[in-house]
Amino acid sequence: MGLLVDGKWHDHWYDTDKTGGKFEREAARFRNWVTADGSPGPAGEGGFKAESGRYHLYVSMACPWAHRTLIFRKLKGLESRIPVSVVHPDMVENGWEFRPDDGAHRDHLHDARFLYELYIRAAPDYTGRVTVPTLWDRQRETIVSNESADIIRMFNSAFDELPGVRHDLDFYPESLQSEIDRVNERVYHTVNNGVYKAGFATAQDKYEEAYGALFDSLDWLDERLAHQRYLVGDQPTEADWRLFTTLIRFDAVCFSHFKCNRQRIGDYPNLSGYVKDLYQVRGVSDTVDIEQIKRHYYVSQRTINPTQIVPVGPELDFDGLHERASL
Ligand SMILES: N[C@@H](CCC(=O)N[C@@H](CS)C(=O)NCC(=O)O)C(=O)O
Repeated sequence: MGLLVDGKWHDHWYDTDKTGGKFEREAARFRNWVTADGSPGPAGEGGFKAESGRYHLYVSMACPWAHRTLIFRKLKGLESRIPVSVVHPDMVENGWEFRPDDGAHRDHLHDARFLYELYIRAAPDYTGRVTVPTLWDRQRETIVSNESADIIRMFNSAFDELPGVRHDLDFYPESLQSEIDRVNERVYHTVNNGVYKAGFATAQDKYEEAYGALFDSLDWLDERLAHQRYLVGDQPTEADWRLFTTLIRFDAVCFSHFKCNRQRIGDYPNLSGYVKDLYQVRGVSDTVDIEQIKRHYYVSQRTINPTQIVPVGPELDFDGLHERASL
């Protein structure tokens, strides 16, 4: 894995020396917004109008941030409007890559070999990480956004006027926004990014700090979910989908690979059923690929798992009974 510096690829693992062994995630660089009429969104420039077939989404099935965008694309009925290309799960010397002779992992738009080629095409002197998800604009030949938190907000409402799009589904309803933001804030720092802070730490104290904050938050979430089916309100919202993509990876990856092993999600009285409940929402299981998830983390992150052996277990059953409908 690596990054671009002035448009040139360099093969480097994350640098934690400057931060005393702490993993710090770099902010995304492309922050424009697709909007219904092309007016500017909360950041970046305008000119990205919601149009069918204009945007192309690049994802990894392994990545929890990309997974959010796949779930929103699915649930909002955007699949025929926003085509997708899926990178190969192995992210090694050249970062995310495509396999042109493998239909499941081809770049259907540019036939690129490496994702970084698109970043250079969008910004020839780009410096920064090359990440999924990436939302590409075919018309302006550039990257609209590589920030999943923004992309799911665009998917939630910008395309609502196109026929067949589920404008009746709103995962960020106005009346719940401040509570959703509050939950997201804690979940982002301590759970979504928290598992990476534990897994990528290179100092014992930084790992333990992240581990403590992670399980404090999981305990808090489990308690909250004892009395309510979803995190905020009585329908799934953005807050649930943002948490879900970490929970679904937890027992297979975070528990062992990232050393988040106080307990599994399957051991929590409420989170265990909650993750199944969300998994069983129609269409969601199509966005979950546990084999690619395991392969990506255990093969690509060689500083953590130098043998690149992919564990066989654990046995997971997200289709089982969850008994949450009565809440
Ligand atoms: N803030 C970004 C983070 C995305 C991200 O870090 N994706 C990971 C995959 S899980 C990635 O592409 N990493 C490549 C790298 O850091 O070089 C988002 O939420 O969209």
